[in-house]
Amino acid sequence: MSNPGNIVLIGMPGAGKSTLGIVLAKILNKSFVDADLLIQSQSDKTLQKIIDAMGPEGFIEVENAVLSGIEAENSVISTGGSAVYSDEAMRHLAGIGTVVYLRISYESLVSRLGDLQERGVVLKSGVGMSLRELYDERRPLYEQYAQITVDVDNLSITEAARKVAAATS
Ligand SMILES: Nc1ncnc2c1ncn2[C@@H]1O[C@H](COP(=O)(O)OP(=O)(O)OP(=O)(O)O)[C@@H](O)[C@H]1O
Ligand SMILES: O=C(O)C1=C[C@@H](O)[C@@H](O)[C@H](O)C1
Ligand SMILES: [Mg+2]
Repeated sequence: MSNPGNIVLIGMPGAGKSTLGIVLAKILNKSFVDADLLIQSQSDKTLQKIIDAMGPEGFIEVENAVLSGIEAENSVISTGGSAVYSDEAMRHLAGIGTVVYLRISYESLVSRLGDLQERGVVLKSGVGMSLRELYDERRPLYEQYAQITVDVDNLSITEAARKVAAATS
């Protein structure tokens, strides 16, 4: 496949990858793939059940395997916030599409995310990890893998989707 025409969304949990992704797919006439739903269907378990059963490192292994196996074309692919812990998966996704980092501020992360424990976020340093530590640990990883960064702070979902569409067209 020379140019599969995919757009791969990465960013913090709550950045809007899933909600914005489907709007973006409509704007750009692409299909939509939510990697979290692929993980669930291929494991036949909810994300939270996988994290509870296998721990953060086990979940990352499952996520790596599922993301590394994605074969999509002309699609918007919304990843989970933890995708950037898997270098193999990110290199695969960069090979089949343009990786776009949806950047939100720490303040937006706090207001979007609510309860860390309830949302099933992968806390590599343990359940005592603070949101600030999570933000600081992940930000350099999103920056490392991003081909395009779009600041979506203080934008509605539709405004943010239009901004991503403009940045990738
Ligand atoms: N631009 C926005 N403005 C206001 N609320 C938003 C915006 N984008 C997303 N949200 C809200 O934030 C919450 C999380 O959004 P969403 O599930 O799309 O995040 P995500 O990036 O897919 O996170 P995850 O990494 O956990 O999959 C949802 O309740 C959604 O409605
Ligand atoms: O940011 C995270 O750690 C996660 C985000 C979700 O999308 C899921 O991929 C999973 O619950 C982990
Ligand atoms: Mg999502």
